[in-house]
Amino acid sequence: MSQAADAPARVAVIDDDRAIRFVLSRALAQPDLAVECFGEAEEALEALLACPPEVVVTDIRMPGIDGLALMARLHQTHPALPVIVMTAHSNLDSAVASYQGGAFEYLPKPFDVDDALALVRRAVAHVREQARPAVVPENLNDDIIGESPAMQDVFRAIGRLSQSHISVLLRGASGTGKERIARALHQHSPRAERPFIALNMAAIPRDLVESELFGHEKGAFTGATARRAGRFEQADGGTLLLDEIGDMPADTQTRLLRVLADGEFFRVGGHMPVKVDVRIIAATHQHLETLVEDGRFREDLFHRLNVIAIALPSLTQRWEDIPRLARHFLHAAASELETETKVLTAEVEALLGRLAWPGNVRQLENLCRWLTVMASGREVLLEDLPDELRTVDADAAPANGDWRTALRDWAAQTLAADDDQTLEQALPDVEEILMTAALEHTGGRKGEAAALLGWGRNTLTRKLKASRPDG
Ligand SMILES: Nc1ncnc2c1ncn2[C@@H]1O[C@H](COP(=O)(O)OP(=O)(O)OP(=O)(O)O)[C@@H](O)[C@H]1O
Repeated sequence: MSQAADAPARVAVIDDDRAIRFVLSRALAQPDLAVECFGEAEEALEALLACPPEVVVTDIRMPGIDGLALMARLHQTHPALPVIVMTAHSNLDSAVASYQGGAFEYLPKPFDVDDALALVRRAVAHVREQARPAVVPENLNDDIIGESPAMQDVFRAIGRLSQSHISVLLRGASGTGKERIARALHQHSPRAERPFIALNMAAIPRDLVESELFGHEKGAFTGATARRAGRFEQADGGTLLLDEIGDMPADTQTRLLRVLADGEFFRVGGHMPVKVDVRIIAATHQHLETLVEDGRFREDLFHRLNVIAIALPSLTQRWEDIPRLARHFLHAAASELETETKVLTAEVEALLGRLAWPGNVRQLENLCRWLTVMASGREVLLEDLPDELRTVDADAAPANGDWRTALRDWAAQTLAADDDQTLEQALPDVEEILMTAALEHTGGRKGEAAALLGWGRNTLTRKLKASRPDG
């Protein structure tokens, strides 16, 4: 299955419907793909087991062996083979059954041929990335804190991508460390010796975005008194982080798409193309799919950037890391302010683990700076915390709705009843509820559901399997 990164990827299509085979074989007739079609699963199995493709696209309901059984049989010997499951009977059950069977993605019929093509390419990129050794780069844990399972997933993704030049989309709420992770991706890439340039789309006035990105020639506009290199040129050979990509103006999106396709652009007011070799990392806290639906973000650009997406967990999803992060930030703040390092009492640490943290890691960092200045003694006590944090705990007012209080009461009652078995089942139950809601919301699209939950898709697949073992 592992093939040279530039060889066309073999894609097998299995469907008893001749029309679908025809449409897909046309759509997938691309220079980077080699398509083979089969009208029934038996025949396909024999051929594919003898010579496995890189991606399989299969219908579910077919005479003889059905698509899910075909997938199971292929996965026995080729567990990493991505299988895209198509079905006209699109409902949550078939989506869930496909994912539980280990499908890469689920494609409800009728589908848009461009979507099908994008999905196949995503599966190819995925399988080729998976073929790389999944090591967590050395030193990564030294400068980015993350022992929680959620952050370990992120580190593994950085490891897998460490030999790659592929575009990456970082998704995550504000303050979750997207810029930090973008730097780590750069530092652990073959481009580490070349520049890392970050540009925040939300922070530049709209009419300056193009000249900021692509530079300008002398006299291109009033005030352009000299030629100026843009960020693309500055990042040549290295990495360009386009932060808050969802705020990029429409015209610039079109230009960016062209640069990504051609590797060259014109400075504002220029007539000579400038050639660059830049790896793009895009970051967003917005749900880009919604921006696409609303016509505010180009769908083709979205697919181009979204080949590899890494979802950064919110701070509450990695509460295990809070004490270490706090110690790290207290230490950093003390060196910065040339004062002694404060220490949290166990009570304060426990409280920090229970807060909602809407501002994520950055909010914790700011709190640590504040405490370094404001706390009176070396030990930080509950009363040293800013009022708004203490009140949150004092009346247990849930930041995001009433369910936290309900859960807290339920846990207290369960423990009082000596029923510790029930407590153990609570987390999987909560996850199951959230997974079902997310899958329902996305019409069964696992990648998007995983993003909504702040997980990688592998995490969602694993948890789905664990929560519904006989599915
Ligand atoms: N895992 C981590 N370990 C140590 N420091 C971290 C970690 N994650 C984030 N930080 C620190 O938290 C702060 C916020 O991170 P960063 O600026 O990367 O977030 P962001 O997601 O890009 O935020 P925004 O979307 O608001 O721009 C930074 O000072 C960063 O160094």
